[in-house]
Amino acid sequence: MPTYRIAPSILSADFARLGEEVRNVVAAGADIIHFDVMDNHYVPNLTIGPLVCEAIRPHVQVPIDVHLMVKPVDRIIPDFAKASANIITFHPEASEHIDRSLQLIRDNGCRAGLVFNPATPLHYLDHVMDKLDMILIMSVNPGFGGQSFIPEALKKIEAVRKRIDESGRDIMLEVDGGIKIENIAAAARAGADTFVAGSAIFGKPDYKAVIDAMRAQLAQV
Ligand SMILES: O=C(CO)[C@@H](O)[C@H](O)COP(=O)(O)O
Ligand SMILES: [Fe+2]
Repeated sequence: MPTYRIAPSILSADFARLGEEVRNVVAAGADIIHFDVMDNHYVPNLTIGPLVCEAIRPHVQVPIDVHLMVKPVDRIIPDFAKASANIITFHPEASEHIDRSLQLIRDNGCRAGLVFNPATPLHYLDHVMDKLDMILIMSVNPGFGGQSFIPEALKKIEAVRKRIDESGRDIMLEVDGGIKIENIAAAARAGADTFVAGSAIFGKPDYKAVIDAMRAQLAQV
């Protein structure tokens, strides 16, 4: 069985109690904290920045996975590295020089990844596979939590899984958007190994019950 990781998105957490929320979700079994950064320019919403990443860091030992939905991307990368992010991903359309942005993330001591919107072609993977630690497939259009999973994303996950296996490299394949107990197994069967879930976890009273139920689904894949 592959190593499966569950990455709750704090976008759906109670921001007034964020420290407690991240502690609780890690105690409930989260492997990664997914941190959505939106700039009201690349996406039509505005969220949180490096100060908040730095503020939650002492509360959790697990990796913080920063999903940048900002344009341009390079200026903010060193700030997130200083704020103790572990993984930083960005959308290729938001960078003028994709290879440079990936290298900048790694030079700042973080793991680097590219994010693909539902309609973004996979050719952006050409020539940069050796600089990737994560590939993130969006199963909703970026900008908001609580949207419905777009089934077409499964084909894309399958295609990326093939490319990762052919590369022989250890690259995490993350899926983000509308992941729930009911569809997590389908995403895993398509080849995903890391599952972002915001509203499915933070919207529920018992985080451990949801994460356990997700793991039970994954155990049957
Ligand atoms: O990046 C994004 C949205 O742009 C996500 O990380 C969402 O925050 C996931 O939320 P759910 O779809 O799981 O509610
Ligand atoms: Fe995200």
